[in-house]
Amino acid sequence: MSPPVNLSPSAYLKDHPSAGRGVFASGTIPAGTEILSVADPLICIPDEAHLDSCCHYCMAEATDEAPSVNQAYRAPVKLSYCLGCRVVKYCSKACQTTDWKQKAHKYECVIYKAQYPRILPVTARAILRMAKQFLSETPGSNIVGGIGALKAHAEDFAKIGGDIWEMANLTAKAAAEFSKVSKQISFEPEFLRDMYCKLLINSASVVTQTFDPIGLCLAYQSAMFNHSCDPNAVMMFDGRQLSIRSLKEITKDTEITISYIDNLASRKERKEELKSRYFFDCSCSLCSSGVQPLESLQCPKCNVLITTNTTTCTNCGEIVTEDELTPAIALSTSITTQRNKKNVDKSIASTLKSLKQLYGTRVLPSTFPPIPQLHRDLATSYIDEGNWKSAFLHLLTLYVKVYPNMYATPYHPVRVVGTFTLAMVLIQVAVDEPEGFGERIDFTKVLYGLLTVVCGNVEKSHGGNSSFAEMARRKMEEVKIDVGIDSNREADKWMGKGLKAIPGLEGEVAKLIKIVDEFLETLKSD
Ligand SMILES: C[S@@+](CC[C@H](N)C(=O)[O-])C[C@H]1O[C@@H](n2cnc3c(N)ncnc32)[C@H](O)[C@@H]1O
Repeated sequence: MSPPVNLSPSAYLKDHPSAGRGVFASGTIPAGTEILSVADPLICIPDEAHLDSCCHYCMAEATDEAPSVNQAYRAPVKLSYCLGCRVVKYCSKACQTTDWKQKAHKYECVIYKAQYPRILPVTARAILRMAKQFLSETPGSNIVGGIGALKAHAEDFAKIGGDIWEMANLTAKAAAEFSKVSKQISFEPEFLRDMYCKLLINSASVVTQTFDPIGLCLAYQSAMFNHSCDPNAVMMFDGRQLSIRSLKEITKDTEITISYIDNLASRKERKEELKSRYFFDCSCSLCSSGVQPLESLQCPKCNVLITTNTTTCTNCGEIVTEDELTPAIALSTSITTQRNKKNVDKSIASTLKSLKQLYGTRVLPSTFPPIPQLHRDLATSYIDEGNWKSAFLHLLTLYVKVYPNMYATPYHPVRVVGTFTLAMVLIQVAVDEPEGFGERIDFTKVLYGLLTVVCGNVEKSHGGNSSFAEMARRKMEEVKIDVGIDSNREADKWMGKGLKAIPGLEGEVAKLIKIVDEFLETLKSD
């Protein structure tokens, strides 16, 4: 048994009874606080799709490339190519110099140049970086110790074989070949394959503050956190700055967990993914519980949710029969399996068709997997198309029906970002095509209410100094002027209290719920 090691003032690392090592709370950690902050992760680089639009060191997005809805109000960012390879870009001389000297760009530049116009996949670029840093450091340094101690599960990958193992071998072999171009150091494929396995087990997607994936990160400090499907903490990024934040109060000596996977999936899917990607059988509190909030049914008569361990509605006594249930569950499984396949049709038309089929069963509510994912995918596609009304309806459904059941705390970062996106899309609806909703809701009041919810929760969700908090506060200031509220005290009184608590908004809330109910009825009956 190795002795506990301090990871941050709030957390320590020690051997876990069934999961290697784990991270535990040093004292009581209040909800919504930063547990760990890593300013300079070992690897933090843009993926192929974002090499052109993100700084290769600080991950700042070029202003004109930023997605339209969430990224307003950022200081302008202009990127320039590295003149050596013309593959990576930087927002400043300082970022370029740091990446060149402290990270491995000095080494990889010539490799990227030799491959140009072919761009190496992010995993190949990452393992070359890891390997270079591992071998350049003196034995006993934090980097060598940190990378050396990462779990690789190499034998497990070899045992399951298949596509992943083939890709590990191919990527390692190709990267070893590419590394020969460098006069500094070249690597053996087996060594790089081990780095590849460590990367698969321990890396995370770098996401923007609004959870758009832009790259790949590996920090040996955050790689120590084990998984739970009902985590008490979450990993966040602000540029290349990684943090782990608490989602609830965590008492002293309790394990701190994050989720490795998409929590909108069913228990079966979650378990399968964790087993095949991370080689463990999840026995977290949610997987061990008979009740799965996301797999509740819906009473076909009165629409009330029926929890997983019963098929009788507690509200009206209606019984969901096997004849209704079995085909509905089979449909949800088949749509999920279909959508997880490579190169599948994820167009708006096919996603909408799946959604209507699922709602058409009349026993599956908005929370039942994969319905939340379908709403999310449709909202994203409609935003990309500038179809604001449709995007608004799908985001509103998530806001009203899914988030409160999924994320118990109002300051869960996904819920706060979802609320902000809803507010931003509402602005577009009001500007572009107000007829339709315009007769039904007071845009400014609802917008003000949504932003009050965001600003009141952002301190806990993202941290008061985060770029997301700054963006939300600026938008709030604008809207306060539009609504005619110039006293900070008046606005601040309602911060974080929820729409219903704000006088004059109860009526608007009822209208929003009605809009969602009517929208779902149209999806069910189509
Ligand atoms: C990113 S590492 C986490 C740190 C790891 N426990 C260690 O000792 O380095 C991921 C690996 O930890 C283990 N692990 C993570 N969460 C687990 C859990 N809930 N139950 C069992 N093993 C888990 C699995 O072996 C998984 O592949």
